[in-house]
Amino acid sequence: MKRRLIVIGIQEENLLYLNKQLEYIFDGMITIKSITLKELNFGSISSNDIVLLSAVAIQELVRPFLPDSCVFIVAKRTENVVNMKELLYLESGKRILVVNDNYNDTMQTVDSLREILPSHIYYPYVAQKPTPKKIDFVVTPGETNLIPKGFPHIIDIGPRVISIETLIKIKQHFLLEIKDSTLMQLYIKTLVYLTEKKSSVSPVSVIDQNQHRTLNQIITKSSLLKSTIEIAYKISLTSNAIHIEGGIGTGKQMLAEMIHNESSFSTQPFYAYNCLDKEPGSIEEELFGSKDQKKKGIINSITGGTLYVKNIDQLPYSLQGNLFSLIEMNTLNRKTNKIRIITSSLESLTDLLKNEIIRIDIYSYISSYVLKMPSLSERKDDIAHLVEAFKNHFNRKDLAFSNTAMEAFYNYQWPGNVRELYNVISYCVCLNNTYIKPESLPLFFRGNQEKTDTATDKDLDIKKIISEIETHGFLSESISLLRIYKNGKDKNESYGRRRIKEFLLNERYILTDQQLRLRIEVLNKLGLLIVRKGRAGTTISAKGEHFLNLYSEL
Ligand SMILES: Nc1ncnc2c1ncn2[C@@H]1O[C@H](COP(=O)(O)OP(=O)(O)OP(=O)(O)O)[C@@H](O)[C@H]1O
Repeated sequence: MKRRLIVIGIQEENLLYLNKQLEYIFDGMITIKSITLKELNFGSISSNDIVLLSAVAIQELVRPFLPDSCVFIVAKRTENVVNMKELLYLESGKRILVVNDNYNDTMQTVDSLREILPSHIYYPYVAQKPTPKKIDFVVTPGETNLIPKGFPHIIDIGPRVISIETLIKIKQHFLLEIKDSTLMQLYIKTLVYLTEKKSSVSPVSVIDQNQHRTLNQIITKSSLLKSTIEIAYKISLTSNAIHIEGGIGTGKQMLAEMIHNESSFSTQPFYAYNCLDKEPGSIEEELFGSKDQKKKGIINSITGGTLYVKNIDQLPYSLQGNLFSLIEMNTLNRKTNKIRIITSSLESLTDLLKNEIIRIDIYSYISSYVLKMPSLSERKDDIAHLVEAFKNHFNRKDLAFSNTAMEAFYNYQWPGNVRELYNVISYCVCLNNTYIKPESLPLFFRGNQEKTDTATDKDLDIKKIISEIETHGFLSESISLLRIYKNGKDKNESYGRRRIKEFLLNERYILTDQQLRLRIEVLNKLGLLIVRKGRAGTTISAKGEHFLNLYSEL
């Protein structure tokens, strides 16, 4: 078997970012495969693979899955200097508070900042400890939502990248004939590439790590989810197109993979394509091929299996016709049908139709086979079971949660659903602690707890907030924006910027991306929106909801 580089990390988003960097640098030279700790199983890694761990903290957790002779490297991570332009231009001697999601990572960020820009004074932010006085700036690698209130000057330097030393190690292990100077050039290019918004690696991912996962492995006691599983069993045996709806991290892709594994398509690959955050032109090329036919597109390249098209609401209206033709052709030619289409969306299919986001023809084909993944807050009884399952997976049965920590879990809304719960448990596993109290829970989790949020906002000064928004001249748009996010939160849905712009357009507000970003930034600074990167998306804060209520009473 060809030697592969297996990248292992805790969080999917982080892993995706590292994968982008590695794919860009070692394009075609190495086969790279990324696996989250959770997806790791005995047999995922073969003895001639080289394993790259995203952090030293996971070393012990990964060790049991490594074959004896397997080589592993712990990635050294560093800040992306391209994102540090703003810091570079500061006069020296600034007092800078560094905020990251846990103590170790905060200290690492402080260390690399001291190395790269030694002319400033850096202070790590440690929750529960007093913050140093007279802070000029707060710097964070992508964790803006953790920044304590009251700091106006925030510099987000984005996620950390793999250092050049680690890349050289990888090169040596794979005996690549590439000069260190060329590698250095590529490294610098990727730093720029990673800061470009539209950079994307392979548009489609072929999933093979979950071949073993079947529907009976879903952990649940919830009657809602059980009935979804029951229907999934039945339709997995057919070759019909299926639609899965549910909030972020509820397990839609997991369900799609399981359906694939149960079906007659399971001897062929499972392909996943995400329509999110892509330009219509690139979706067309990636899915259906280019007009000059130089690029074939996924649909014309694959010969069989399941194609999971994620976030179908982001598929432009015009292209839905092409997908519809494929579904229709499949449905009419049952006998020759080799590809099953599974689509997904965060919002309900009926809402998508109502809001004219999807076409009636495609709706009529997929609406007969809709599966709903309930949010974690709709099945809170499952929290304890999932916590146990994740502990077992990490081989950490010794880890105990205090009653108050469990209570905090039950009180929390889990906007990121099971994925977020998994991230919280994996964070706890990495602590050198066997007894977890609320104080040990990640800052991120505590920072978003509804209770804390409402408590601090009792004396909300609505007039002050209104006048601050008015200084920018977009009060009425901001109110609409907050209402859209409130609506999404109520329905447990998260919206990308494109959807937000469409909603605003319905209310006759035409905004450019830049204008929308500015409004979101201002509402975030005022604590009315919680801006989170990636799929967790932006959401309204409890303070924002409180503000809306008071505003409507004016
Ligand atoms: N019931 C469950 N038991 C165990 N793991 C689960 C369960 N539900 C979800 N997960 C895990 O949670 C993570 C998120 O699931 P998945 O990626 O399938 O969600 P999704 O709904 O497709 O998310 P998104 O729309 O944000 O891409 C995965 O690691 C998945 O394995």
